Amino acid sequence: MAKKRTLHGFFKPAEAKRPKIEASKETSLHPTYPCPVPHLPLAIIDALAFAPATEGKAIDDQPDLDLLYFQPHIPKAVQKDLFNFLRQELFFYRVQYTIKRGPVDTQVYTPRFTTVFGVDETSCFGADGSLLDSKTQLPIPKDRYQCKPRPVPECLEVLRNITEGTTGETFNSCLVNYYASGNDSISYHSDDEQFLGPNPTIASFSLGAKRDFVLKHKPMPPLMTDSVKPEAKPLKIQLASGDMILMRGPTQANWLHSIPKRKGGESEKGRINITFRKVLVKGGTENYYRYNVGAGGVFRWDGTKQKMDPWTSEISTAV
Ligand SMILES: O=C(O)CCC(=O)C(=O)O
Ligand SMILES: [Fe+2]
Repeated sequence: MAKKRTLHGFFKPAEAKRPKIEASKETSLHPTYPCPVPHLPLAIIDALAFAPATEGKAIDDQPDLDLLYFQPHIPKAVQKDLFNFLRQELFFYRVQYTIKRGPVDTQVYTPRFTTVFGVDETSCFGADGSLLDSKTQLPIPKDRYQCKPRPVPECLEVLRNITEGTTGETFNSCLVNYYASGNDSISYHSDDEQFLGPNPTIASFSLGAKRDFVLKHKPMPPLMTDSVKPEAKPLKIQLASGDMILMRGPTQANWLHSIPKRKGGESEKGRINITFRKVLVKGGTENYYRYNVGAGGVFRWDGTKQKMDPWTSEISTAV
């Protein structure tokens, strides 16, 4: 039934409706993907051309800390659509693994959803998606990797190119975290593995719910006298949708960072974190796939249930 036009209807300013994003018909495909990943809709790509939305501000007023904070980097107009697109279209894992503490095996449940794409500098993907040796451009021996490296899908490749433009750095790996609620977290750690080389630069994007990002200096040598011990205060940065924090220089070698658990509030809307890194050697690729893909099942976003759900590809029963 047609809606009756009221006087109020005439004079009320038209509500600023967000134009519906038209899905792309193209997809990124690879034998290692559990399902195809649609390309980013053109409307999102167009809006991303305005990134970085703000200039980065240096946070380097503490010993050994060198951050560049873009608040935001991703333009406001596209933050929601990009968050919804990535949550809908990427596949995630809830990785479990055991660590040996002396004689006892402890089961670790990663308290967030994760996924990873890319390969270290020693290999690259050929046009047909197969892995080649970076130096010789010849197919790599079948047993070079225990894991199955996955190419970065187009939708994250767009963001990688923008990030390389903003930072003047190059990246070959992309890790994605999804924090479904305030109960999801990452504990204090530093991304200081040798496979990233000394003083690695890591670009870290936030989309969705605001979450606190906390940093503290690693313990100083106990024998350092107070007069030479530099004063380093813990830091709390509330990361909002679209923000990007570039961690560089001596930051990873000297500081720990974490996304602590939070009770209720905004965290329940879910948050995506995307980091771009440069992995130098094969061991880094193995490590990232082991801890961010693992050996368990796939999870995908269920729009009806509004949650991540275990997912299995539909096997055709047609005969
Ligand atoms: O979610 C974040 O902002 C941080 C993630 C992080 O530190 C990591 O994946 O190493
Ligand atoms: Fe980290």
